[in-house]
Amino acid sequence: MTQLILVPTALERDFLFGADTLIPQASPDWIVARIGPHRVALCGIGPAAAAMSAYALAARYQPSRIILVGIAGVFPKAGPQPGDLLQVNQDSFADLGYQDQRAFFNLDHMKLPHLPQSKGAAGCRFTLATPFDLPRAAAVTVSTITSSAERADALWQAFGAPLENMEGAAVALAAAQQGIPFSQLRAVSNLVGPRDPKSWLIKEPLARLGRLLRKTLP
Ligand SMILES: O=C(O)c1cccc(C(=O)CC[C@H]2O[C@@H](n3cnc4c(=O)[nH]cnc43)[C@H](O)[C@@H]2O)c1
Repeated sequence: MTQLILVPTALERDFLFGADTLIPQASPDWIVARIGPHRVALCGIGPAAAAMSAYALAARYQPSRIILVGIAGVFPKAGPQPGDLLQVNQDSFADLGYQDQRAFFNLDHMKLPHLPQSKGAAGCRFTLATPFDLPRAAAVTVSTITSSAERADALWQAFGAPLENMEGAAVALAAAQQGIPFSQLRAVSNLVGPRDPKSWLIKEPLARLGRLLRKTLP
């Protein structure tokens, strides 16, 4: 069965999958590579671009599964380290709601419907399929990369999810609306907190993740 592999950026795609997988000229439908029968597309950075891309591509191709693959940050107290590869078992929108002086409250807590016309799951937290031979970890999805120790601590206290990313819950929402199973694989590139881009591990962990994925896909 044909699966749809979504990658946020071309840089990640290049590190994940070698040149032999690339389609020479990006087609108008954003399919940029093929791995056997499976399609690889760039979904963009952040929840808006990722939800839009995932929904449109899933509606068009009706894949048997959507797999989101990319880098993510890890909260310092969580355990996993930069360079680790993880599959996400749960992802939550972590800044969709309101924040008062004490805590963050999401739309579910506010009893506000995220997508009022929804048939599938459309809350703020999603359970993902985890069929890969990788350790499992929960994630939060944000629109703004956390770049202070205080904010990192607040998110860790509120969610206790090891990973931070910018697309996971949004693709989960789109996949649920299409009734398509969804998995997410992340290579940990950095510690969540004060920005230090020079220390980020991107190329080698993604290459390892790409090899694992190519070996695992039917
Ligand atoms: O600030 C920089 O110089 C810089 C260098 C390379 C990449 C970035 C990104 O912001 C990539 C965002 C992209 O990667 C995911 N990601 C990776 N780490 C985190 C994180 O700590 N918090 C949230 N998202 C992260 C994210 O899913 C985006 O797709 C910046």
